[in-house]
Amino acid sequence: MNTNDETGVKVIVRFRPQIGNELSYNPQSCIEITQNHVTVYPPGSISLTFTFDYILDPLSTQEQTYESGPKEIVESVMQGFNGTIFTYGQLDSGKSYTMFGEQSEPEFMGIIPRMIGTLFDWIDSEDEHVEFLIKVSFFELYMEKIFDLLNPLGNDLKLKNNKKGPYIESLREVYTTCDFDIHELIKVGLLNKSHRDSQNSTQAPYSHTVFSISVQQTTSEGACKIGKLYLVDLAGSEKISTCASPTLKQEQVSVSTSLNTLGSVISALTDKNIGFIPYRASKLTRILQESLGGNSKTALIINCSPSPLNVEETLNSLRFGTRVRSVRNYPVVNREYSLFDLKAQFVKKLENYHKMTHKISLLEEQLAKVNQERLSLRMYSIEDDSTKIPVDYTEIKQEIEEIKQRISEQEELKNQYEESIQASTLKIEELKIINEQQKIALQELESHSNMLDTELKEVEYSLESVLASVDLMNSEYQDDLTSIENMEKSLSKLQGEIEHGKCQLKCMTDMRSSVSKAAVEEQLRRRIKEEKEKNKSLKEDMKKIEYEIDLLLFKKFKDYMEADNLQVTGKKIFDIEMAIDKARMKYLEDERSMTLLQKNARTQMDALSKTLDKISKEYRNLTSKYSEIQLEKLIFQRKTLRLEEKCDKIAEDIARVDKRFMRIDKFNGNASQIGELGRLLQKANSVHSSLTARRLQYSINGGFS
Ligand SMILES: Nc1ncnc2c1ncn2[C@@H]1O[C@H](COP(=O)(O)OP(=O)(O)OP(=O)(O)O)[C@@H](O)[C@H]1O
Repeated sequence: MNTNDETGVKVIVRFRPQIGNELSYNPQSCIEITQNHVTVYPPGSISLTFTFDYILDPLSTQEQTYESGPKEIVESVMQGFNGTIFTYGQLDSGKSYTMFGEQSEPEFMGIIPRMIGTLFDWIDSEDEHVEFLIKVSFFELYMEKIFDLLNPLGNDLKLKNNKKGPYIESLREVYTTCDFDIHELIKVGLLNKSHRDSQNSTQAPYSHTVFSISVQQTTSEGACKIGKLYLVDLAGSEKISTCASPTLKQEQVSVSTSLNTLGSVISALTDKNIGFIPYRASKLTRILQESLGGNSKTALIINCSPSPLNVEETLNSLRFGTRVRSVRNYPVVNREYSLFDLKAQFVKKLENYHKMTHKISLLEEQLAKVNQERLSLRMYSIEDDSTKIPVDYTEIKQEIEEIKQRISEQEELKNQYEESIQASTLKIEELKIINEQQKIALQELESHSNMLDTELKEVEYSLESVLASVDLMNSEYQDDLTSIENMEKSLSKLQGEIEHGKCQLKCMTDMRSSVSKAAVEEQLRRRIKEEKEKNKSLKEDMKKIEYEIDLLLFKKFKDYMEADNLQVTGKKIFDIEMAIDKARMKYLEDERSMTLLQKNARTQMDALSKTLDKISKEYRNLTSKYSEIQLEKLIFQRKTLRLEEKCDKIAEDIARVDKRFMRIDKFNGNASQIGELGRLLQKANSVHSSLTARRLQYSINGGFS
């Protein structure tokens, strides 16, 4: 990590021109600016002078404002530092104008649109091998609730903590690659804000707006630095008005509480006697914890009115700015070392270690020499004693002292080297461990990458299978359509057959008197049976299709689940799903009409079987009548036979009488006998003629009269 010196929060004061009722109240300004000092002249009171890093007069341009400090912060972010730019001030003091300005007018663009320009200029000037990853988020803090301005559904988001610090759960972070996208995101965010404000009838000035952009740069060697910039348009600092509506009062209280917490955090940061910083007292200070007293380069822009009408609020804002100026921050470059960097460091340390080892061995050699000299000197002094040669001891003593001195110096040096060797060895060990850890991490990354490769292949494979199954589903769908069409055809055929059956039945009913009833009944029964069988097979077909459709739906669902992340197939699957739904609807419709047809067919069948029953009943009646008639006919035939026998007998009698008449005629019989016989003949003739007439009548009627 790159450690930089501590740095103060840069405070810039910007006075806007007088507007609205300020001009009608008193167009005179109550401030005087000389370089970085501003003197405020409250009406009827003593003047007060404040000093800031930069003071912008009412005629200052948007560009001057940006150049006065914000640009430097943006550039620091590009170097890997965290950065924060706040705008603070009373209502209508020009905070939003300073932060956003007029996006469509280059001259009037505020800090955020200008920041985008600096960012992309920097990216363009960088080495083409450096990879940039830009993330944008935009949210609003209203009454201690967080609303995502890039996601209209992101309401009341939770603020949580992880190892890196506080973060907003489910906040939409949009990855962007060009300046146009960021401009569009700002427009969308501001539109969502005004829409939300109008929907909830909330007051925009009583919310804090936070735009955040994070820039990650990765070199081709894998070294990475991340800079995060917060651009905060704070809610208007204003006293709670006593005559405000309850909602307005609530909003004012909420803003005032969070701004007071901001003030308390600043006071705690600047007062050495206070150890505890109340960051957690509000969501605003929790989110911006690093921006005040932490790892961030921060600039605060105090927006003020120069009008005597707002002098009190102006003084409050300037006092706040003065306090913030003494807050110290400790920014560092957020760097992550690459394996390449770590290896270079290790090699350097190893070289130092080798140099030191060499030096130590040299020193050890020197020490050995000195020891040798000391030994020889001792020997010399002993020999000296034995031969009793007068020696100048003072010189020798001095030499010995010098040698002793050199020895102790060398030993001290040796100890020092040993200590530094030990420290280096420890460092080397540490580096070795780090290296090992990096190696493991690299291996993990490699295995992870392999896993990802396999997963990718699997995904590709499943994509292919999804596509294949999509084709299959298409063809199956076509098959289904064909079978539904076939079903429709067979249904219409069935209908035709039913119609035909009806006609036949009618004909049969008409012909019932001339055609055999048993044959008709048999034919009808056969027809009904056939129709029932057809109906049964149709039902089975329908069940099969229903099962197949369920199977397809299940398959489709499964495929859909598999292809969930495959956005490419998503649409295709959606289309297929729609087609299947359509087919299902059609099938349901067909099923409905089939059911209707079945119902009709059943009704007709019922009617037919009723008619059949009626016909059968009639037939049975007729058959019994027929047998009765047959019996009658038999009786009548017998009677006729008997009568014929009688007739024959009478005819014989007549013939006999005729013969007697002839004999009488022949023998001139008496007249009375002749008269009686004549009467008998007349009677027999009349009986004979009536019998003949009845016989004739009977044969005409065929025995069915
Ligand atoms: N430096 C300036 N030059 C010209 N006009 C300005 C300047 N600053 C602010 N204004 C104008 O003053 C008015 C109030 O400004 P702005 O809305 O930015 O204030 P604010 O502090 O954001 O208000 P609020 O607290 O209500 O959000 C706007 O009409 C704006 O155009």
